[in-house]
Amino acid sequence: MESQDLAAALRAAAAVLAEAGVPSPRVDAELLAAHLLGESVGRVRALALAGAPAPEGLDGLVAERAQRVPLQHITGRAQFRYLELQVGPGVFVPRPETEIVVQHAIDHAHGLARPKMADLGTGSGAIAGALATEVPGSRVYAVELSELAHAWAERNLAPLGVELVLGDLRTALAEHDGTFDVVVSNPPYIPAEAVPREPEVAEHDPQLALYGGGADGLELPAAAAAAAARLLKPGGYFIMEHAEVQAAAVARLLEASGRWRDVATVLDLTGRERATSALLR
Ligand SMILES: C[S@@+](CC[C@H](N)C(=O)[O-])C[C@H]1O[C@@H](n2cnc3c(N)ncnc32)[C@H](O)[C@@H]1O
Repeated sequence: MESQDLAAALRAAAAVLAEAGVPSPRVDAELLAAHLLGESVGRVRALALAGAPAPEGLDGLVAERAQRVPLQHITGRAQFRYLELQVGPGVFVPRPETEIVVQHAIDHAHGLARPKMADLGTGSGAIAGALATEVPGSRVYAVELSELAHAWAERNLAPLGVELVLGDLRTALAEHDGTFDVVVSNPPYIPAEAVPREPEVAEHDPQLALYGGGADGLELPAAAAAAAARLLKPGGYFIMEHAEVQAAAVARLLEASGRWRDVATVLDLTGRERATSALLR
């Protein structure tokens, strides 16, 4: 592939990736070339039109992606809102739907002076990093149980002034109980029997990040809600991501605890019920 020009190399790469079942083969080929060239995808398209040569090493990265290694593990980078996060084996790759969850937390926090905010199960640090950079004056705490994920979060969050804790969200930050304005969580929530279809998820996202526990996957979400009720001030705001099919169960869980008011299902950009918010009584 190195001897080809970029346009031909991209066509060949897209064909290899399509054959391997990669959902967006052309874009992934362009992103891999962009990674090697240190350019934007827009610039890669312009270079291809101008007859530029293919970058060395593209065929190797395409072969890796054809094995369904996540694109973000190959490039070592994931985009999340305004952040570029370092990611790789051992950490959950942040997803676009979580950006919407974060937007709701940011909207809520903007009316508050120096809001104190927590991210339970921070993974790469995506949510905590976005809160720290987008909410002026915020004081942000992040909790992660996995040592591997914690190491990635440390790299991403250290420059942003986030207080990162290695620990279990069930008990972490106990010395801060009753002091937070906002708690956000994207906990593991996949039911034990529901093995994800995409190899990128099933084989590369850590099990600890995926499976929520129990037949309905709601053990960790319930634990995150209980932790939020412990950490928040009265009137504090909680928002948690979950699967679409879990929306009614999560709302019931919060209502039944008697700790929450204004329980509301939150829609993603395609209208799916992908999060729930509430205020602590
Ligand atoms: C679905 S991932 C979300 C990661 C990140 N917040 C994001 O949105 O990209 C869930 C994260 O929770 C962590 N986790 C699982 N159980 C936990 C627990 N008991 N306490 C703290 N973190 C936990 C996992 O290791 C994983 O990093």
